[in-house]
Amino acid sequence: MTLRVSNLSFNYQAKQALKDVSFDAEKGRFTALLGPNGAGKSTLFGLLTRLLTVNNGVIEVAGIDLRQHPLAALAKMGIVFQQPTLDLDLSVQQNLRYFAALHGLSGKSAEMRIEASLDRLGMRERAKEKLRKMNGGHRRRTELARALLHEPSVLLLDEPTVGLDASSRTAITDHVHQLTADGLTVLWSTHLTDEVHPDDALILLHQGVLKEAGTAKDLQNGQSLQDWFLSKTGAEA
Ligand SMILES: Nc1ncnc2c1ncn2[C@@H]1O[C@H](COP(=O)(O)OP(=O)(O)OP(=O)(O)O)[C@@H](O)[C@H]1O
Repeated sequence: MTLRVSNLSFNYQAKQALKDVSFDAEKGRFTALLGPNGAGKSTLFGLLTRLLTVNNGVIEVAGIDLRQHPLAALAKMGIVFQQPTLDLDLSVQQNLRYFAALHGLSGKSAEMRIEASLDRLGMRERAKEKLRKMNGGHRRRTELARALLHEPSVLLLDEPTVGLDASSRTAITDHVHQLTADGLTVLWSTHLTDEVHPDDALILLHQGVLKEAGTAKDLQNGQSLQDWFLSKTGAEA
C-alpha cells in the first residue's frame, strides 16, 4: 500500500472537518477523492502535505509515518496544489531547474530528470517557452512535470482542473490516468464526476465522513456516476 490513511480526524476549533477517515490508495492506481464543496477534501490535502498538523489518526506514505518522519515521507510525494505556484516570467525549464535545486538536484542528473519529466508530459519541445505565454493546460502540465521531478511514489492533486477549459481538463485527466501505468499511485481530488474513469478507485467524502469506497463502476452499479453522486450527497456534481 503506498498511501494509507487511518482514523484521521481534524477540527478547526469547533468545526469538525474530518471524522475518522480511513482509506488506502493502491500502488499504480488512480484513486479519485470525490466530494462536494465543503466535504473536507482540502483539509485532507492539507494534512497529507503537512500544511495542517494531524490532530488524530495516522498517515503513512510508502510505509513511512508522516508525523514521525515528515521529510522522508514528503520526499515520496509529488504535489499539485489547487492554486498554481509557478513563476510565470521563467521558462518551463527554468521553473523545473529551480525546483530541482530545492530538492538538492543539480548538474547532469537534474537535467536528465527534467528531460524525462518533460517527456512524460509531452512538453519537451516547449521547454524554453515562458510560462506566461502558455495556456492554462500547459501551465498545469508544467506543474505536473515539476511534481514528478524527484520521482515520487505518490502523486497528490487537489482539484487540479479548476479554471481549465474542457479540452485541457480532459487532456490533463487522461495524462494523469496514464501515469499510473508506470506504478505511480495517484490521489486526485475533485467534485467533477466526469474526471473519474470506471476502473478507478473511488472514495466519496461528504461532510467530513468517508461515505463510500470501492471501484467506481461497482459503486455506481449501472447508474451514471453523477446520479449516484447526487443520490449520496444531495449535491450537483
Ligand atoms: N480555516 C477554517 N476554519 C474553519 N472552518 C473551516 C476552515 N477551512 C475549512 N473549514 C470548514 O471545514 C469544512 C471542510 O472544508 P474543506 O475546504 O476541506 O472542503 P472541500 O471539500 O475542500 O471544499 P472545497 O471544494 O469548497 O474546497 C467546511 O465545512 C469548511 O467550511
